[in-house]
Amino acid sequence: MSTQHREYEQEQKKLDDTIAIIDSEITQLREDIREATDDYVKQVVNSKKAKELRYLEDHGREKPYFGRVDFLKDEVYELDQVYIGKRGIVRGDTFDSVVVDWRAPIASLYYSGESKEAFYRMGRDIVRGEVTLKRNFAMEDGKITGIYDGAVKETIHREMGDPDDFLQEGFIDEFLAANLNQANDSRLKDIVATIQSEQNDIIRAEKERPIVVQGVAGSGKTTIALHRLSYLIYNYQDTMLSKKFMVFAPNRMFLTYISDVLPELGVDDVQQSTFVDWAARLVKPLLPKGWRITSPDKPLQLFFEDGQDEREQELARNRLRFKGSLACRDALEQYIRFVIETRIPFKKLSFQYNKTKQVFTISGEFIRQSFLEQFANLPYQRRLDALRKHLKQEMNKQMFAHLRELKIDLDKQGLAKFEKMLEQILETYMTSFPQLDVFASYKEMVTDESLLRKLVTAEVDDQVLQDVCQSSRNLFADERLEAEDIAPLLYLQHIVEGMNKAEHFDHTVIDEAQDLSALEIAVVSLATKNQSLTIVGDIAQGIHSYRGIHAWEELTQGIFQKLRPSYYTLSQSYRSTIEIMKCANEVLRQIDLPETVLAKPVLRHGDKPIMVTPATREKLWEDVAKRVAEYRAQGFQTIAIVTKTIGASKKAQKGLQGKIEDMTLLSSKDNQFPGGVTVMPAYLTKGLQFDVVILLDVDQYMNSEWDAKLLYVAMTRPVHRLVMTHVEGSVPPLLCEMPAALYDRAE
Ligand SMILES: Nc1ncnc2c1ncn2[C@@H]1O[C@H](COP(=O)(O)OP(=O)(O)OP(=O)(O)O)[C@@H](O)[C@H]1O
Repeated sequence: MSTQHREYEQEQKKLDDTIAIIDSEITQLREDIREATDDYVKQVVNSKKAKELRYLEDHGREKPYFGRVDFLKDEVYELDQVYIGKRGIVRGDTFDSVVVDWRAPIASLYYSGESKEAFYRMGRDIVRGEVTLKRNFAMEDGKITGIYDGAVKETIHREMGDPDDFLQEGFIDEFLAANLNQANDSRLKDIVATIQSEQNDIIRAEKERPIVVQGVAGSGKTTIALHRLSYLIYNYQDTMLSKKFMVFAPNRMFLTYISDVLPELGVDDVQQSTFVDWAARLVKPLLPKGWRITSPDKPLQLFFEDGQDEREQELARNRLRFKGSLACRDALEQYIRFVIETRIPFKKLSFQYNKTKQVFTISGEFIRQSFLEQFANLPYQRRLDALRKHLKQEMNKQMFAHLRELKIDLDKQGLAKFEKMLEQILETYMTSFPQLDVFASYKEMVTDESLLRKLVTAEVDDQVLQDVCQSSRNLFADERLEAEDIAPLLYLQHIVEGMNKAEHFDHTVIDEAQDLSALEIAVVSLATKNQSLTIVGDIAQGIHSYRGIHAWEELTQGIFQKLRPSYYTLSQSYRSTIEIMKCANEVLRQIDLPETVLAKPVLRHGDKPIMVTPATREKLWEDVAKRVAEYRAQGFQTIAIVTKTIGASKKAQKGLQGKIEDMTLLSSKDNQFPGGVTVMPAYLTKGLQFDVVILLDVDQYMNSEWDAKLLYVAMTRPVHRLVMTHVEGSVPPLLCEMPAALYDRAE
């Protein structure tokens, strides 16, 4: 690395030349867009040019590219020297490509890291060859400040043991290490210069297949899902619209946190929502007047706050789990079958042609078969329409055969009369088919125990179904629904009426997918064209015992049976230091989870986490305030004080009042992440990251799977420093087996 690099002179010259080209492009673009015009086409072209100009002025000139890859093509032995940047730069006069966009097909060579047998796809073709050089640049004000020739491939892909061996063996990607060490604010940002090979596979995965990513805390799941959107829109702008992309995330605060990075990636107009906000909008037209949906936070209070009634918890757990399960989805399908079998008489259809007294009949069996087999794939209501059309055709067929036989020609008036008669007969006949109201049907299913028992497979306990019906009846008596009712209602709408295709997404990202129920994910998949979904999450961070995915097979086998999803795992963690991740992993070791979910920290060392155990609560507040002041003085910008519950957060805010200035208490109602010093419950820290995390009362996390996961989430949020605290006297159940060497005890 460094400016002493043997090719420093050539590379600096290349950079000077590139900047000169950019300067002349900037002059040209400014001239082009100076003149106002009424012509619509010119306006469109100008707005494109204005965007280009803005990029060149704001970023392109300062850092036109970050990498170079040399590719020796097989057979022709031509050497392509490709410079890669955040955006492509093309000379306006010759249309020569000066810098290649990171999303372009050839740029994949830079990321894939293969050296001898490299290739990239150009449409349907594959271009093969050898990557002879992968080079990264650090730049400042038009000067190269560092050149790093990459350890192609070995960087992260290699099976590795202790990160320190890795560092010593010299297999590190120096450029990545330098980038991670520089990270001095914890905003989410683009990582186009340092995307790793296994992340690149996900970003560039096939577009019309669901992908499921199990990635450890800090492995870049959120980041790469957003980069994938940017990649898709760049490569498929003819068939996909970024306005029709959707990102689902766990809370509104998280959404504002990710929206920072969207403009950098050129996808600022994607839709973003929590599942509940989006789905509630769709479900509202199905509800009777006056019915309300209770706050999605209610279960959070019931399960996370102290002093809750245990029977209430059990009832809610059984009910909510069931309503999010694939067993519930199957019961909804079964419900329609049940209605068809028990509530439709499939009577024969007879009518008489008065002129000839001929009686025509369509048998009940014919009607049953058409309904059950021919139109089986249609939603119930559309089946009714299709059946009606079909019966009319059949009646016409019989009638006209009869008229032909008797050589009777109907005149215009006769035809109209006949048509009217058919319509009347059909109108009456179709009344024997029940009209299904989605809401009434759902209500019937989840409140009538004996019906529900018939619809649900034997694996689900009677007790669970009893709890579902009893507690649903109580809830519905107040004309209330809960957030977990929405997915089954939308699913039922899909099988009764069909979903509105205009609402469908071109691509959907589900972040923190382990916290959605399987049925919620099934509903999202129904609303996404061609099952083009990126589903990312971490089983180790599934903190909701009453819902959520417990194993990815629930999706891969339970929802996407026809088109198997591609499944990826990411085990390298980039956010926190090696010291912090070692501690966090110890918490996970307490519970039985698959090997894939243990994180391997990457490359960056820092201070050991600190355990603070003051003698009294007052001393604890003083200690925390002192540390916050010190961290602020050291330049750390985001400091989170994290408690187990919202109740504890409120107490902490009181205790720290007057001791820490500009501190914000956050609850799930907050839409914005204010930065600075914040106090919040652990479940709200999901997906976020902070420079420093101070955990209050780590002795409150009990030895259970859910508490361990919650503590793990909180411990994996800091980029730089982790402090664990509790008042002296008790032993934190989840930390008592942690080797003392992994953390420092404060005086
Ligand atoms: N290839 C990379 N190069 C540089 N930084 C990276 C890379 N991959 C991830 N990061 C950084 O790691 C941090 C964590 O990323 P991100 O929040 O996307 O991870 P996550 O898997 O969604 O985490 P979690 O599940 O813990 O919320 C971010 O600061 C991100 O910029």
